[in-house]
Amino acid sequence: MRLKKGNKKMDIIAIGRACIDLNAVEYNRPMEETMTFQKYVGGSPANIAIGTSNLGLNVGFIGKVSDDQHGRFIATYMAGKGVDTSKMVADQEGRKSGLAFTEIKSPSECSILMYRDNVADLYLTPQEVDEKYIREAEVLLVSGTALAQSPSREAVLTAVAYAKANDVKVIFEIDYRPYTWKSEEEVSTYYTLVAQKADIVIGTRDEFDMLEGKEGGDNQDTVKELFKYEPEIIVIKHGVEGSFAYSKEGKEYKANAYKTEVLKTFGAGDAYASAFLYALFNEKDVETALKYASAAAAIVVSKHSSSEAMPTVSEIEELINNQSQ
Ligand SMILES: Nc1ncnc2c1ncn2[C@@H]1O[C@H](COP(=O)(O)OP(=O)(O)O)[C@@H](O)[C@H]1O
Ligand SMILES: O=C(O)C[C@@H](O)[C@H](O)C(=O)COP(=O)(O)O
Repeated sequence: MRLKKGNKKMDIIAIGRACIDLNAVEYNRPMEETMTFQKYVGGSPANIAIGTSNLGLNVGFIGKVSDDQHGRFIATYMAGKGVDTSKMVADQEGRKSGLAFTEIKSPSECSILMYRDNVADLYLTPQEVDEKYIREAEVLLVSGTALAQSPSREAVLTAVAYAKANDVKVIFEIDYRPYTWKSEEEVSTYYTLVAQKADIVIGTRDEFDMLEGKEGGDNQDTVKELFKYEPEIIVIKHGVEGSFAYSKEGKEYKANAYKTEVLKTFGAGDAYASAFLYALFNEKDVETALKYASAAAAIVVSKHSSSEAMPTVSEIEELINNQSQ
């Protein structure tokens, strides 16, 4: 599937959370002993909006942030990165933006400590989703975490309905985060609902297992089931072991991870999705798009942040050219 850059006023509109990452400045230390954290904009769909904007796509964002210094920092930072924030709303009930503290114990042992009680992003309402805005985009990028609770859940389902009614492609980034979900059955129900309507579904093997409500699932079974519905491309990531893309017409592609000096593991998925979309918008085939995605992910895991580390096209292409897979 090729996406048409410049076909509509916007290439991509992302919907979901825009939050704050506080990344440990002192590496190789448990959180208990970490004294300094650096602030960045975070939240998977915000990272992807920034990542794709960085790569030259025309991107907008729908979401709710706190009406305070953090919310203003997020909106100003994203606008500075070229993201249209005209549909980003500030919560009027005093709810806060989510915080994600990251712990970097070792390059492979990283974790995230989320402060997300009653967060503003999960209070986006269907009334705050504008059909005219979505209609202007080639792609609606949906983050699965935004389905965790009402009214954000209904806001996202409304956005998906607007996209389907207006010939806007839906890309579902499963983005499973256990916090805020009430039960695994709910996860599976809402993930399945959106995945069946999406044109492209991207997730890790574990995330597809959550969608299917089982453990140790098999890629062939996953794609056989989802291709009965709307999806045309399904991307399944297997961490450092690489990733696979499957097309509805029966093609299968694999990309290996690129070698890099890993600082931390988070941010990989958001860089991956950004570069995958960039490539599809720039007339690359799926196999090449997987390479762009994997190279972008390798660049971000070697750097300190997710949003601020999003690579340029030339950085991605240099890595691809230097390490033929
Ligand atoms: N240690 C690593 N070194 C290089 N690339 C990596 C590493 N870990 C992940 N990647 C790349 O990032 C992609 C996404 O990583 P993965 O961990 O599967 O997703 P997520 O970050 O969404 O959990 C992988 O398919 C791979 O290309
Ligand atoms: O998504 C979040 O709320 C936290 C992110 O901002 C953080 O940078 C991160 O964990 C990204 O990781 P990824 O989803 O594995 O790319």
